[in-house]
Amino acid sequence: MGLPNISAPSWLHAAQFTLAQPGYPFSLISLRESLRHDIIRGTTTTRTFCVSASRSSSTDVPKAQFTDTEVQDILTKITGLDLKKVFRPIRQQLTPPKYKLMTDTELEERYGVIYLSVSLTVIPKERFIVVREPSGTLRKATWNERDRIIQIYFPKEGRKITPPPIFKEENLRVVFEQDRHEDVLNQCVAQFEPDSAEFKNVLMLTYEDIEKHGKYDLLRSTRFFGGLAWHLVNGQRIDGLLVDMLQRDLLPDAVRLVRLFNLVHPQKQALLIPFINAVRGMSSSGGPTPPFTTLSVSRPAETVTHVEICRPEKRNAMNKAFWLEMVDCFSQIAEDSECRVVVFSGAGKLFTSGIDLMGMASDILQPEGDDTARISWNVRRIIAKYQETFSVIEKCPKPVIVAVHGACIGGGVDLITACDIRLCTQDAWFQVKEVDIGLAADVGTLQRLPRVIGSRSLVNELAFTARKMYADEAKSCGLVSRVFPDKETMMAGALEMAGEIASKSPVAVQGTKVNLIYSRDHSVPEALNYINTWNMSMLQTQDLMKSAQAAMEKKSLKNITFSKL
Ligand SMILES: CC/C=C\C=C\CC(=O)SCCNC(=O)CCNC(=O)[C@H](O)C(C)(C)COP(=O)(O)OP(=O)(O)OC[C@H]1O[C@@H](n2cnc3c(N)ncnc32)[C@H](O)[C@@H]1OP(=O)(O)O
Repeated sequence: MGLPNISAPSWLHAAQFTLAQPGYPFSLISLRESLRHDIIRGTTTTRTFCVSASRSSSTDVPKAQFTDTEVQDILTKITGLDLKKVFRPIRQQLTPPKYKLMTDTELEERYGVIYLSVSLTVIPKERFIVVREPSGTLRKATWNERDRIIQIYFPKEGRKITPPPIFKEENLRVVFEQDRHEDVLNQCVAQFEPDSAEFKNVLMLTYEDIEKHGKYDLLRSTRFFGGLAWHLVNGQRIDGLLVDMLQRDLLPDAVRLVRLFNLVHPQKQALLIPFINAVRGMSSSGGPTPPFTTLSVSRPAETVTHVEICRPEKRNAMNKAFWLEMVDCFSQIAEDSECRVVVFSGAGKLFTSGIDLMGMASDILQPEGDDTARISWNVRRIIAKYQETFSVIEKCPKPVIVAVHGACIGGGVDLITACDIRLCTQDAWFQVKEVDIGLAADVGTLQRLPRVIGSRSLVNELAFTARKMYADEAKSCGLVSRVFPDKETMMAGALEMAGEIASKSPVAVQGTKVNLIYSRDHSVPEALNYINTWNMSMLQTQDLMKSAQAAMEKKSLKNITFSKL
């Protein structure tokens, strides 16, 4: 293996020096490279990098990794760039290194003598180091020995053989009181290997002190901010940082942070509801709520979720983000056991102007692919994704009440036909607009509208002519079940209805939704068979006993408390 045999005194002599300034080229990029390196090599080293998240093994939804492009992009963006901070003068003066020579006797007395072999590979992690003990036993160097030996043969600027006393916990406390967290971290990256236990410990103590005292701003616009955010996201403790961002008017960063949480904890999205509500409460704009940019989510009552499409200045046109965020949002709601009913509405002047005509261009009008087959395949995949945007409403077992005011155009009709209850204002109008823009509606209207309104003739007329249908006709044909004089009374009515539904057994209500949708798409015998199997287990709910008992005792059913589902 070509290990050079070097006698102890020479390396120990060389070891007695001190280097003064840190200058280790460390950054998010080098962290990423370090991780990438480990991943590519599939290393089985016992030292693992402290901030890497593991892929989820127990679920189908993969957890984001530190190295993922979107994660890196979020961390870079939320770090910010404060040029005054970046170019501020350094605090310490540079001093030349000091060297201290020792005699062989001094060395032997102080350290004993060991012999070692070091391979000359250029990658420190791959360097092979063997220690020969005075007894003659050969063994692999421990991590501590490795670090020291590597530092002696391949010294790094700023790194001392014996870690400076600043890293002792009692000294760190003093330095933290002086708000010198960045200095500590700078020294830490110079002193330790990024995957060493000492490195992780100092990093963790520093981040924890920042978190404890809410001093996030000390690391903002430094190479350590991304690491801090990643640490907090992994520990599921982003609330402090989130509030800090909002207090500093950094709403886009707050949105990104929650998005990051979402990526790292795809199974724990319900944990976001308090954050989302907090953000909404603090956001003066009343705009979209993190992690969304087109949706605003709130909890008007403990068991009712209100989702609002929120691009009023663009008449709630459905842009790319919307198509994706709906899926995220309704998947979260489906999993959120606190939520029993959803109310959906539009912000601003009207409900929605349908698909965003400006944003449509890229993936629908210019699909990618090398030949017709591949282009077509891609288009098929894209349409399926768009369809999912509204199918998630149907798949969510909680009833969804949609409240329409003003215009409901194109994609808007696709959306509302996937909802369970439709309400509108007197000024509402509905338009199956697709033929006007040269396409056959493909995300739900042609499939669901005929099942919503009885008359196929009317459906055909609306779809072929793209004429507007106003509130009264919508009510008479059964598209909506109630018409309100204005948006305010409609929203009050929608929330009252939601409260009424939410007060009932969620086992009964959600089972009802699932079975209504099933029976819409199947024959009566098939649907009867389905509910039979469904109720084999659901009839065993304690909700049934509670309700039956209250009815027998002539008590109001409203007073029964049903536990969450
Ligand atoms: C895979 C395919 C999936 C789904 C397909 C769905 C098909 C459809 O949805 S078809 C329907 C497409 N929509 C339309 O044709 C409606 C176009 N908009 C309008 O007719 C009007 O804007 C209005 C809705 C009647 C509202 O009029 P008004 O209140 O006077 O507002 P404007 O000044 O016209 O608009 C304000 C602002 O919003 C922008 N905007 C409106 N609609 C859209 C839209 N659909 N896409 C993109 N942008 C829209 C409009 O451009 C204005 O923006 P400024 O920047 O202020 O100019």
